[in-house]
Amino acid sequence: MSEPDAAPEIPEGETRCGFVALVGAPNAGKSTLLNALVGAKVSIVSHKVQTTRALVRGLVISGGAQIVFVDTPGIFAPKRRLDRAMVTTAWGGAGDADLVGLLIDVRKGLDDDNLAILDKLANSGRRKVLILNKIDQVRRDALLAIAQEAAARAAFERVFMVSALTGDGVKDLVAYFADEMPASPWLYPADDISDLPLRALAAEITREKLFARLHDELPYASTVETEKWETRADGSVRVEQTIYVERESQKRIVIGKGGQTVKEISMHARKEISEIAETTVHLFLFVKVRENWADDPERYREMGLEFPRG
Ligand SMILES: Nc1nc2c(ncn2[C@@H]2O[C@H](COP(=O)(O)OP(=O)(O)OP(=O)(O)O)[C@@H](O)[C@H]2O)c(=O)[nH]1
Repeated sequence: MSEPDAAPEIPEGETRCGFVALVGAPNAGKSTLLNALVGAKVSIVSHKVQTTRALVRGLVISGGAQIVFVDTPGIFAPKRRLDRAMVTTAWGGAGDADLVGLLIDVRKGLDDDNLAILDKLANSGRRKVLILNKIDQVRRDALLAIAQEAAARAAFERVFMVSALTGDGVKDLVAYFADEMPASPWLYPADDISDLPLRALAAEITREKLFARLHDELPYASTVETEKWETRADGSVRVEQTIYVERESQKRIVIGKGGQTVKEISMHARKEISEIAETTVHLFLFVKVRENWADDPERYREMGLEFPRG
């Protein structure tokens, strides 16, 4: 994806580039923060937990450095196979990074999930910073108490307080990461904002609209795949996507009365996909039942997840 007016130049002389993994409990606000850092939508946001499945990379250029942010799935105590795959992927993302940013939702504070993540991170030997998020929601003295308790459990290089939603504190975070990146050539073209192909981003957008419209009526196991992306002679694209659900009853919910629900989802998704594709998009959505897909290795590969055996 390119932004023709805003393509930054690769600086002369020494360049810096590195990876920053954002980890945290489900719903801590990792996707919202990634989008705020990048200044564009690269990861889907939802009030429903576990919407980020695989690793999403957002690219930010600041102070001569290219920062590759990795948005990981939320970390929690996994039970099902899909859950285990997501948690393994999240820790895998952290393992490869130059710096790990642990996001904590300050409304939750140091609950059991966050304590478990803190302890695991403390023993990981990775360089890390603490990012207290959603500061628009709590009083300052509560923030300091969380920061102190977290710092007593793990050696953070810095503590940041941000609101991913309002953008408060995000600039300082970018400036810090830019300074900390190691000397390296830039790994991606200067005008890219994500390494996800358009087809995958488009599927994520539709999945976001699906959750936004259906709230808690759908399990998070429903998934969207872009099956076709065809450029027409007039420059517009025809995009065909399939929404996969696990049961016939869920299919009826997604379609809605007279097809009303899927039409609304399609309208909202089409608008955003047109924006990222920078052209007119004709979007066709299909809804299919795919039973037990959560046990099918092929689906994991498509989502960029390892299939956990056993
Ligand atoms: N008030 C407030 N809400 C926020 C902030 N950041 C994120 N949120 C909300 O928190 C919810 C979860 O945000 P996400 O960005 O999807 O969280 P996530 O950590 O990526 O979640 P998973 O995909 O489940 O791992 C959404 O409803 C966001 O709008 C913030 O700074 N302030």
